[in-house]
Amino acid sequence: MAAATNLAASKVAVARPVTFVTGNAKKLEEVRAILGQSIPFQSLKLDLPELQGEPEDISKEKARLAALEVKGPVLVEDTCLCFNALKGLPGPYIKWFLQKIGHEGLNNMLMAYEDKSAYALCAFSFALGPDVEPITFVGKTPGKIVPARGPTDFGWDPIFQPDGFEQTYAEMAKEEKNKISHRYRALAMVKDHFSEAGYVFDTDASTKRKREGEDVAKNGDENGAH
Ligand SMILES: O=c1[nH]cnc2c1ncn2[C@@H]1O[C@H](COP(=O)(O)OP(=O)(O)O)[C@@H](O)[C@H]1O
Ligand SMILES: [Mg+2]
Repeated sequence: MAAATNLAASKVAVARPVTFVTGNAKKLEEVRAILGQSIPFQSLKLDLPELQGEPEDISKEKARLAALEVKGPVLVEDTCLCFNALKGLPGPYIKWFLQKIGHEGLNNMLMAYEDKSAYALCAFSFALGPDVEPITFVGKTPGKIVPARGPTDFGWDPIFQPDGFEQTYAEMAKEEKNKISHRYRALAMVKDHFSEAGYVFDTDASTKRKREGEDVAKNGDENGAH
């Protein structure tokens, strides 16, 4: 199925709004805040299986699976927390490390090393449809691993202190985090790509919503992601 047709040199008509596929409500909240109305998207709550390997490849493969599922344009992301002393690990496996050993265990892993530096990495992949090769955008924010400080409602936020700040991600105001985060940096590239490609979301649904003065992105959780 062709999800897009070339209209003119720099215009690509996209048959439906982009579906952001994630099983993580906190990610969705940030993506929504960062994208605002720049890219019309809806969300779909689906936990996609993950390949093992490099972050870009994991993210690309997630996009392929998502596009097959959605049969249309999809956006997915995969997040890594990488310790420099451990040559980038836990990296894409941070979810399982966090689940099993928690904030304290992650700090303990670095006890053997003086170097507590780390970076947060977000790899977004966008695919126009199931037959189109996904494109990947990687954003990174450098920082260091510290004993947990701040609210514990989102992953490893309490133990990551970005460079140039005295606060952990968890202690920062959401708007502050969203100005410097790995996710923000990757999404800035996604936005650039969308404006350069000149995608035109030429759908009945989006036209109808625009007419009604609604925000497609804001109303994107009708597929069950909260
Ligand atoms: O910006 C963030 N701050 C803190 N924790 C995050 C952030 N983004 C993702 N995480 C956490 O890091 C891990 C990343 O794993 P992955 O990207 O596969 O998440 P998902 O499967 O929940 O979508 C998860 O435990 C997630 O909750
Ligand atoms: Mg992952």
